[in-house]
Amino acid sequence: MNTSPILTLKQVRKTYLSGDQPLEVLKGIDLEVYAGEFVLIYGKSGSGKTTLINMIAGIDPLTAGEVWFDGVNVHRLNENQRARWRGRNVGIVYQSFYLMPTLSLLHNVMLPMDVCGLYHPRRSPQRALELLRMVELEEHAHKLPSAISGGQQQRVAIARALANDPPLIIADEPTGRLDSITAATILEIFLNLARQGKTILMVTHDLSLMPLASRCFRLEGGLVHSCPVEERTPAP
Ligand SMILES: Nc1ncnc2c1ncn2[C@@H]1O[C@H](COP(=O)(O)OP(=O)(O)OP(=O)(O)O)[C@@H](O)[C@H]1O
Repeated sequence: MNTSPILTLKQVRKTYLSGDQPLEVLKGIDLEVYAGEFVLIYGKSGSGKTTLINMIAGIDPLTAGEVWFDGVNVHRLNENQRARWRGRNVGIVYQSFYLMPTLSLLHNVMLPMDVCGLYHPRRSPQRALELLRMVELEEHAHKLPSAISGGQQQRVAIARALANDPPLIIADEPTGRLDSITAATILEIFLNLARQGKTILMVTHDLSLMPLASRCFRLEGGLVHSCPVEERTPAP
């Protein structure tokens, strides 16, 4: 393992204004994640998991604190710089897939290349096909998302998240809408990506995933609590 973390959160705070009442969701999160780790963050509904990953990916502004990724102070970038940084460094997989319904699977996977100005007429379709092959969907490349199953759509979403070869993959409940067998194949893809050196940050409320992760954190009361190994072992 590298000695310095690839991702560091320093006293990250997020307060929403709910009506005229402040809602303090993150109360000073400190976290260090190393390259190639598969980190699981779990917590009850409403504990702030999505808020936390939106801070890490620079999607929403922080109230206070810092997010550092590979030497970059993410929230010091202006909006354009942050979007560009995110497009190249972070692949995001959501529970609801969010594929473009009118684009083929191949074009869905190429979308982030286009958005980031990295599209190349020969190399991009080749890479997209390679990624679809990795998730065993190459032969469906020219179909629309509506023609494939939910589990297959999630595999396309993973391929799309990898389009620009980002070092960090964030997954927000990626198996939440899938049956347990399909979920297991999706988790295996994430585990393989971590073995290949990608850093995986997965948010879930599914405690059965804990034994798979390098480290686990529980988000509760606006803070992250490290989950000891004994807590991660399922009861007999
Ligand atoms: N844009 C917003 N404005 C105001 N409040 C918000 C906003 N986004 C989230 N919240 C509130 O912040 C709290 C945390 O929400 P968040 O979506 O981060 O939780 P979560 O742990 O991801 O929940 P779930 O597991 O149900 O998706 C909730 O009380 C939510 O209502």
